[in-house]
Amino acid sequence: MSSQFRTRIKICCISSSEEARLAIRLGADALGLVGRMPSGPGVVADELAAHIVRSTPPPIATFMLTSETITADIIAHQQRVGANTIQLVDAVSPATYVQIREALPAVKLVQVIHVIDERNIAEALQAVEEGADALLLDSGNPTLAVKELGGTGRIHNWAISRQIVEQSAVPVFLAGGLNVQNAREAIEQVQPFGLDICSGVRTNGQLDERKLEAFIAALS
Ligand SMILES: O=C(O)c1ccccc1NCC(=O)[C@H](O)[C@H](O)COP(=O)(O)O
Repeated sequence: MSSQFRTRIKICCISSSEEARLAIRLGADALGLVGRMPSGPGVVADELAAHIVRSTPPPIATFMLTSETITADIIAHQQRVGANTIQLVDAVSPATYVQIREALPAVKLVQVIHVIDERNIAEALQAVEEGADALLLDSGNPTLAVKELGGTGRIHNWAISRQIVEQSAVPVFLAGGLNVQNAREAIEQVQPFGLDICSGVRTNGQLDERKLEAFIAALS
């Protein structure tokens, strides 16, 4: 699904209410709250994520990133955090989409696809068939002994991502190694519905107002 609209902005790895307020003030459409992960720098405790969700005003979306793959564990995670969107950073079975949908009908499901090669195009389209409300194309590697499921700071093959955007019936977010220098090129090459950024707007792990401002200005 190619977008003819303003590119949406998801600021991920939000680690405090102050960061959430800053991201919203500067124009974020969505906040990402990273749950327990096998690796990566952006994890926050569920209690803190729940606190940030409660203090986030509409229409800002709250994405809860989960590495859980068992339906009951994903649902329990959502119930602890209360986010309106679940971002599945690892692959789940087709039945899982149906079961989450039944248990949490108002919650949106975003499937992450870690783009490594052309095989990920079929994987992405299958996730849409199975019920994903949106896709997020990232640069992790779930085949490693210690899985990498995001927050890598690396870009991937955008030509593959462009093909996924062209063939997807649902909105597609692009993630992985984005920053102020490559944001415009990413939009031109991939034409995503939205961009997702974590490390590119941080300094020493903290959300950096100047970097975020520059990144958002580069999109307009
Ligand atoms: O940041 C993490 O620690 C992390 C670990 C595992 C899954 C996701 C994680 N971060 C959240 C994201 O989805 C990032 O925004 C996305 O991977 C892009 O990160 P970056 O390349 O640093 O912009």
